[in-house]
Amino acid sequence: MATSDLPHALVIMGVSGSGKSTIGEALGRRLGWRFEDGDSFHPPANVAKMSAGHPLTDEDRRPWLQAIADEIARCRAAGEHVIIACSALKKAYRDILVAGHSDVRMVYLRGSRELIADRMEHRQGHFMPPGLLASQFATLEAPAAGEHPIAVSIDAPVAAIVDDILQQLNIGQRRA
Ligand SMILES: Nc1ncnc2c1ncn2[C@@H]1O[C@H](COP(=O)(O)OP(=O)(O)OP(=O)(O)O)[C@@H](O)[C@H]1O
Ligand SMILES: O=C(O)[C@H](O)[C@@H](O)[C@H](O)[C@H](O)CO
Repeated sequence: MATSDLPHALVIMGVSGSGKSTIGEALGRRLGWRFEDGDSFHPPANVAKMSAGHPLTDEDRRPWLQAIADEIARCRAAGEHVIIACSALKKAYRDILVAGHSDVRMVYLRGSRELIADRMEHRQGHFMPPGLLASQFATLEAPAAGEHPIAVSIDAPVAAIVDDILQQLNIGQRRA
């Protein structure tokens, strides 16, 4: 696949604790693409709400999703590739990010509630309480085939998950 055929943006999506930051950073290193954590686009009030153990509403998420969509549009205009971690739990949220462009692909990190809960319990220094995982799964609408997601199992070492994503993108060989 020629570089020009590659998506401008890969959105690493999935519930809290599914590994978006970990996989996004590793994928960025392998592709030589910039990685951005969607959490840094949250208004402070959203982070405060989640830290206090309350799930966000659609209304809370709208400005955050729009800020990430704006960043994707900025990268497109600049001709840059970008990888962005964003839970993007609902189809309507992903529609905001994709904004009708076929050069934005979802990478869906799929895993069991038990595995993700265990990883969240052992994670240090993150604002997201493990108690919000149930609401994340309740909100999750897994991407349908029509969204052409790259779906990967997270029950594997990080390097193997990155290999799986690269294979599905038709970038078979390892890059530095
Ligand atoms: N493939 C993996 N194998 C083992 N541990 C992993 C793997 N992927 C991620 N982890 C660990 O699981 C925890 C959650 O990962 P991470 O913080 O990347 O998730 P996230 O989806 O970005 O979370 P959030 O949305 O809450 O920011 C971290 O402690 C991370 O080190
Ligand atoms: O839509 C949401 O509920 C939020 O985006 C969460 O998913 C958090 O941002 C993230 O998971 C915690 O880091």
